[in-house]
Amino acid sequence: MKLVLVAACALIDADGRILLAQRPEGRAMAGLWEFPGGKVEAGETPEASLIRELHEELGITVKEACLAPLTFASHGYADFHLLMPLYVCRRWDGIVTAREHAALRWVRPNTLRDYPMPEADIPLIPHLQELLQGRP
Ligand SMILES: Nc1nc2c([nH]c(=O)n2[C@H]2C[C@H](O)[C@@H](COP(=O)(O)OP(=O)(O)OP(=O)(O)O)O2)c(=O)[nH]1
Repeated sequence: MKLVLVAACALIDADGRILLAQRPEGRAMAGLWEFPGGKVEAGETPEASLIRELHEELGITVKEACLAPLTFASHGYADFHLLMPLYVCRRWDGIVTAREHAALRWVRPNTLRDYPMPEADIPLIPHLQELLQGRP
């Protein structure tokens, strides 16, 4: 089984809402709501990968010191096993813009379950709710 390393980030705004991004048509898992991020390339650290992806996908600049690890997903899909560290980030420069996603949405932690997500992401939800609301 191929192991795929993906770094992902929950951006948190001043109101404690989380940024979800909708995967575009024509890609695997199209239409599902994900955390911005992507595959870690050879020779790249997860943090450098995330900083690159957040710039490419959202047009924002993030400092490594502003990326805090929260938890990770480890999930077996049919054709690969995903290992995905999830970082949180509350500070960035620039305006969040959908450069590669179909849509972006700032979502309250208690409504995260209303957005269809990749299977691997479901166990991450209570960690974000606990972080932001003090309960899962
Ligand atoms: N960015 C991100 N990817 C996720 C999440 N949950 C989840 O299962 N994934 C999966 C979807 C993809 O298989 C992989 C991320 O790959 P990617 O977005 O860089 O690349 P992709 O599959 O669209 O495109 P490709 O490079 O395979 O052509 O991780 C998530 O919350 N965020």
